[in-house]
Amino acid sequence: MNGLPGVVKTDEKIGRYLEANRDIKQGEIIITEEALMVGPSGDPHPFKICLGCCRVVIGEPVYCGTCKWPMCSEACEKIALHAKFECRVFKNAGVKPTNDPQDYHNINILRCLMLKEANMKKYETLMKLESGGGDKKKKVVAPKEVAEFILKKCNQKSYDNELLGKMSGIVAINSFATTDRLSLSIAPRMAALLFYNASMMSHDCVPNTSWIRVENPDNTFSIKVWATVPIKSGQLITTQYLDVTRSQIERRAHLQETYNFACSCKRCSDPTELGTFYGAVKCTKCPKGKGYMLSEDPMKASDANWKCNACGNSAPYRECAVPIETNIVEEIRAAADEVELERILDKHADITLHPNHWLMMDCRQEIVKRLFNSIATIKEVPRRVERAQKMLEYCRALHKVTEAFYPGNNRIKARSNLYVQYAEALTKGEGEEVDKELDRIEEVIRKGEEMNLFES
Ligand SMILES: C[S@@+](CC[C@H](N)C(=O)[O-])C[C@H]1O[C@@H](n2cnc3c(N)ncnc32)[C@H](O)[C@@H]1O
Repeated sequence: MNGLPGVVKTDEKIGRYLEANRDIKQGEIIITEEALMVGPSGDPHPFKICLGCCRVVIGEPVYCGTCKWPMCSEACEKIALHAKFECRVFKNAGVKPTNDPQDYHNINILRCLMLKEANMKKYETLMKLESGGGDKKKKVVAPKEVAEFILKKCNQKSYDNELLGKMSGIVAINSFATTDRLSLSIAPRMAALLFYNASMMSHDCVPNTSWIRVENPDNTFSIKVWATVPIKSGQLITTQYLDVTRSQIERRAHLQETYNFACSCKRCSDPTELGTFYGAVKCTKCPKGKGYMLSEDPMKASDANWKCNACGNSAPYRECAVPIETNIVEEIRAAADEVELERILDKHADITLHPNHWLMMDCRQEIVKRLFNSIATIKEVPRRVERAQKMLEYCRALHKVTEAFYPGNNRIKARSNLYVQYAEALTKGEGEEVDKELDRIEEVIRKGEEMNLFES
């Protein structure tokens, strides 16, 4: 990797990975490269997705003059990634538009296959990417829906099943998905991007880099990867393949299912998840009610036995944690408003679950989101200040955990940082200075969302 502070090495377990070949400073850009391919991510959604810019189509769509699929505008219809790829195939085969996310995912795979005609060099690089995940000998079979869409619906019979399988695997394992959270001001972009160098980064549940997608003036996309913490020469350069604020059991199951490996990072190997107690459940047998049940073997996931860190009481995870977690998930789901969510928090934090338990964090996250959207409309100043103080308390609790899992200058932490500032400004009551500060923060949030800075 010319000019980059890393080298690609190979390990029997991980396959290829990126290792720092010199000390890297915090904030230093590690990778900048143009995408090999960009396509709709195919994530579940109830919207129409523009095949030009991959954004959700807001309002009445414009239908492509050639293939009749919905787009945001006539300009999007002309974007090469659509016009020179699926558009002509759809026209020739008469493929009708659908809203099915699976079809959008299929389109992404079709684009990767068609890259061979459009740009042989990029196609050859793309084909060097991993397709089988952890099991290197595994031949990836094309999912039925992919084969049916490409071979039958699109009438592209020249692609054999083995190639379809390999391409499906490449897309599944290497995509950098930018399914933006619904933004304040612009339609979210639901795109999946493929890169070669960036794909060499292995996963860690506490990554040491962050990345951002950059839109170039010619409608192509690049990625910028930077070090969020100092990285020593010889250390792995890592990213996160999923949202690492998910629970340990959920993360490890998803990594196994989608990427075919059992995560054994420092955080996953530690029952306390680096001292955060992110999955800890209060022990019901502990005489003083002080102890927490923790996994005796995180590698066994939901099959493990859990043990109290104070009294030594032990029980299978399925008995000591699953029932209480399932109930709370239901309670959160049924909560009508932020007041009910606060009640759930008061009922469970430090009573049935550790205050840092991921479900308590989910609850706080939801309250903060709702407060952020409504707090400025509270006219009565003392009430607004009281709500802002609460928001600040929740933000700080969230921020502490986000700092543990996304350390340093990670993009994902930018939003939580701004929420803290927003709440802090509101606790100061009213006045011109407060208004100015709020306008400034709202503007930063809006700009950040437009630039995808706050995407998670
Ligand atoms: C995006 S690719 C990374 C590059 C890949 N290792 C290669 O040889 O092309 C993702 C795959 O790398 C491997 N991998 C990444 N992080 C890993 C980790 N922390 N432990 C084990 N395997 C890992 C898994 O096989 C995973 O499916």
